[in-house]
Formats: sequence, structure tokens, C-alpha cells
Amino acid sequence: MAEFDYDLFVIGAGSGGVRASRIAASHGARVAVAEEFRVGGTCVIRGCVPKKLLVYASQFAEELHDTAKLGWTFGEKTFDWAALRDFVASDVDRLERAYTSTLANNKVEHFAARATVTGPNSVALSDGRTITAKYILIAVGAWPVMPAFPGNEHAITSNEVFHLPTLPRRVVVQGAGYIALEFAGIFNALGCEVTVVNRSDKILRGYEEAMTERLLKITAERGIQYRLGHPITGIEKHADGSMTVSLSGADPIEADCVLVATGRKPKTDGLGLETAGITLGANGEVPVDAYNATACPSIYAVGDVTDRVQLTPVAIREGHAFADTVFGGAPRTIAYDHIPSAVFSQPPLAGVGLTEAQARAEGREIKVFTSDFRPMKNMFFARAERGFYKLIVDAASDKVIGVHMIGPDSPEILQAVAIAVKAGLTKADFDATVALHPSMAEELVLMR
Ligand SMILES: Cc1cc2nc3c(=O)[nH]c(=O)nc-3n(C[C@H](O)[C@H](O)[C@H](O)COP(=O)(O)OP(=O)(O)OC[C@H]3O[C@@H](n4cnc5c(N)ncnc54)[C@H](O)[C@@H]3O)c2cc1C
Ligand SMILES: NC(=O)c1ccc[n+]([C@@H]2O[C@H](COP(=O)([O-])OP(=O)(O)OC[C@H]3O[C@@H](n4cnc5c(N)ncnc54)[C@H](O)[C@@H]3O)[C@@H](O)[C@H]2O)c1
Repeated sequence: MAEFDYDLFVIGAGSGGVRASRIAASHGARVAVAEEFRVGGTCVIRGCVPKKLLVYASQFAEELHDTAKLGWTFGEKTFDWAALRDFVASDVDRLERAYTSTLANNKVEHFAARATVTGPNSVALSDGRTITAKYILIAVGAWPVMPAFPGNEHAITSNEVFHLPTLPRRVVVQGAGYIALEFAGIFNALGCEVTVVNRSDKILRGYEEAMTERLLKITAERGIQYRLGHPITGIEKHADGSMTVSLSGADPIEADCVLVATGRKPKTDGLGLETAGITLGANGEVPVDAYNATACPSIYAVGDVTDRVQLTPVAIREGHAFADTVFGGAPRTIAYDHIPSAVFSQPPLAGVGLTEAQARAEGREIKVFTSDFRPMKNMFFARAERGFYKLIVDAASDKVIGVHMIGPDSPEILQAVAIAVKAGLTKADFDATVALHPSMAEELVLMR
């Protein structure tokens, strides 16, 4: 009889956990996964995918407006939030079924239960069962942080935003990171009055400043109001459902919905990791080495719970590398440089590699090339909004070490150019590439 019930027990069927389960099983391991909510995790159920669908949907407001000039006429345009919300929910159901099938097709046993660690090789399930495994993978993700202020129970987080009963007329968004700016863009495009409030006076800290300044300018012109440096101090809810949102050092704002997006914290509360001798980090994260190994030799962790880079493709790669290392006989780590990322704001921005400030802080000699241009589509429709691209080039080697862009389709363009940056191509290689005309991406090879 086997010494343990399973070779691998995964806690959390999200981006990292599902990939690790599937690959470990393909290497011949007996695998089970516990999921306390819905298979697919944050990205599929209440993150990247439903968010992207809302971004698409909201962009139609502008597209439909533009079609009038192109000879199209429609009847009166109306928007039905409930129809969009329910369509998003049905697509999430479809994806959950697909992820659940993936587990079954790969012979991964799925327990619909919350799991807690009870020792180096054992977990307890919320349905009362106890299970043993040779290895345990912690892939429980992260959870929205709600700052403490009176009335914060009236605010929602990104978990709830996909289920709003009606489209709010006035929305206050607290935070100026990815989630805040993506939802500010969605609500603004859908016609809501949007105010973004933030503790600091910067938006999207860590992104190339030239891009974030451009985003601030364009979105302010599109109607988003900013109260930067004035975080929420309290929310008072009235009998009619409306709210008064008090700010530090600024006038209060009336709102119908307050969305708080002030970061996500590893979901390790009550997970029992201390029973395996694992001490959590200051933000509740599970400390791991480059091979995703924790201080307990039988326990590994991947994804948001490790608080390294909170992005789906990173969680997936970590899960895959863990499975190859422990069950595939091919130990490997993943590279954290050159991770492309995008903010699906309106317009979107995207970047890979070093920002100008980061390169200078490293003391590098750099050359900076920029293109500040009006995308052709904006020209057609008399929109003044300009795109902005920036290349950071290492002066000594001529290698392109950073690409940053804001403008229509920039996440799509950035993914392709990220290959060139990862491959270490030089500015001369960019210059030698013939432009594809007419496109926005051609600006990348025309900067002199
Ligand atoms: C609104 C939003 C938009 C986002 N947009 C993007 C984007 O555009 N691009 C991008 O790359 N990233 C995006 N992200 C981030 C991305 O979703 C995460 O980085 C990714 O899902 C992390 O994967 P993970 O496997 O670490 O955790 P998760 O996907 O969060 O999976 C963890 C799973 O563990 C389960 N779980 C937790 N505790 C237990 C327990 N004790 N027992 C059983 N199950 C448990 C949870 O229910 C969850 O299903 C977004 C996030 C949010 C919130
Ligand atoms: N497009 C994408 O790839 C995408 C989209 C959404 C989320 N994500 C991932 O999810 C993670 C979480 O997103 P997020 O937007 O919640 O976090 P974030 O870290 O991007 O931004 C948090 C914001 O909240 C502010 N803040 C923090 N504490 C505060 C407080 N107490 N009071 C007021 N303001 C405060 C910060 O100044 C910052 O502007 C991101 O780090 C990202 O990795 C990625």
C-alpha cells in the first residue's frame, strides 16, 4: 500500500494550481486538488477574463459613436448592464466547466472543499476528511485588502464588482493601481461619473512615468475625476442607498458605489502553515526559493501567495516549473526579468523591461527614443488623444532594454515586441526592420 494517499495535494485550483496539477499528473504523479470556491481561480472567475470582457463591452460606446461617420445608422442605442453582467457570468460558467474538465481529463481528483495544512504531509478538508500526500503545493492566491475606515462595509472590492445589481450612476474608486484604473475606465466608458481617489499623488507606481502621465491627461479629458493624495476616511450610507464618501483633505463626494482596489494580500490566514514549520512573511506571503520550495521540504508554493509577481502567466509558469522540478526529473526555475505587463485602461498601456527611471537608478548609460503620435484612428474621428512610445537603449551594447507604450492596442503590440527585448535585440535591429504601414506598431521601428 502507498505510504501517502497522493503524491501531490494542491491547495487552490487557480492559474498556478491547475497548471501544476495537470503537469504533475502528466509526469505520472497521483494528484488531487482542493478548491474552496470555483475551479479556475481569480483570473478566470473574477479577474483577467471577466474584466477583459467588461473592457471590450464598454469600448463599444466609442466604436458605435464612430460608426455614424462611416455610414452606419442604428436605432436608438441603449445599454443594459444586467444583460452584460449575466453574459459575463455565463462565460465564467463556461470557463469553469472547461477547467474542471481539464482536471478530470488529466486524472486529477478534485475536492470541492477548503483545505488547511495540518503537518508536513497532511491536510484537513472542510468536509471533515483528512488526506496525506508526499508533497503539498500551496497555490491559494491572494485576496483584496480593505483599508480600515468607518463605513468600509459599504464599499465593494473587485470580487463583488462583477455582480452589481444595477449600473451605478456615480462611482468612487479608491486606489490607483491596475484594478482601480481598469474599472475606472470601464465605468467611465459606460457613462458613469467616476472619481479616482488615492493615498499617494502617483498613479500606477512602477510603470514608466511618461505613460502614466499621458494616461492621467487622457482619462481626465475623458471625464474621470482624480483626487490624488486624498484617501477615503469614511463612508456614510443613506436610506436611499446613496453614500457620502469623506476624504482626507478634500471635499466629500456623493456616490452610489465605492470600489476599493488597494492591493491584494496572500490568502494565508488560518491556512495552518505553522503546523509544518513555515513562518509567513510580513505581508502574509509564503517565503520560497527559486525552485518554489518553502522551509518545509515537502511543501512548495506558487503564484500570488508567494507575493513575487501577481500575474497569471507568472503563476502558470511557476506551477509548471514546480511540477517539472519535483515530478519530471528536470529541475528548473523561471526568469523574472522581461515580464511584459499591461493595464487595460482606456487607452491601455503596456511595458517590458526597465523604465527610464529604473535604468538611471541602476547607473546605466542609456539612450532614450520616443514617439509622440496621433493614432490614425483618432485622426479619422477627430480625437485629439495621442499615443506615446518609449524605447530605453543601453548605450554601450545598443540593446533595447525597455519598451513602454500607451495607445490603442498597446498590450497586443507589446507582447510581440517583448520577444525582441527578451532576445536582446539592438536598436540597430529595430531600425533595420521595415515598417508595416499603416499601423501604430510601425512607430517602434521609426524612432530616430
Ligand atoms: C480584477 C483582477 C484583474 C486581474 N487582471 C489580470 C490581468 O489582466 N492579467 C494578469 O496577468 N493578471 C491579472 N490579475 C491577477 C491574476 O488573476 C492572478 O495573478 C492569478 O490569478 C494568480 O494565480 P494563483 O494561482 O496564484 O491564484 P488564484 O488564481 O487566485 O487561485 C487561488 C485559488 O485558491 C483557492 N483557495 C484559496 N484558499 C484555499 C483553501 N484554503 N482551500 C482550497 N482552496 C483555496 C481560491 O478560491 C482560488 O480559486 C487580475 C486580478 C484581479 C483581482
Ligand atoms: N492587467 C493586469 O495585469 C492586472 C489587472 C488587475 C490586477 N492585476 C494584479 O493584481 C494585483 C492587485 O491589483 P491592485 O490594483 O489591487 O493593486 P496595486 O498594487 O496595483 O495598486 C494598489 C493601489 O492602492 C493604493 N493603496 C494601497 N494601500 C492604500 C490605502 N490603505 N489607502 C489608499 N490607497 C492605498 C496604492 O497607492 C496603489 O495605487 C496587481 O498588483 C496586479 O499584479 C493585474
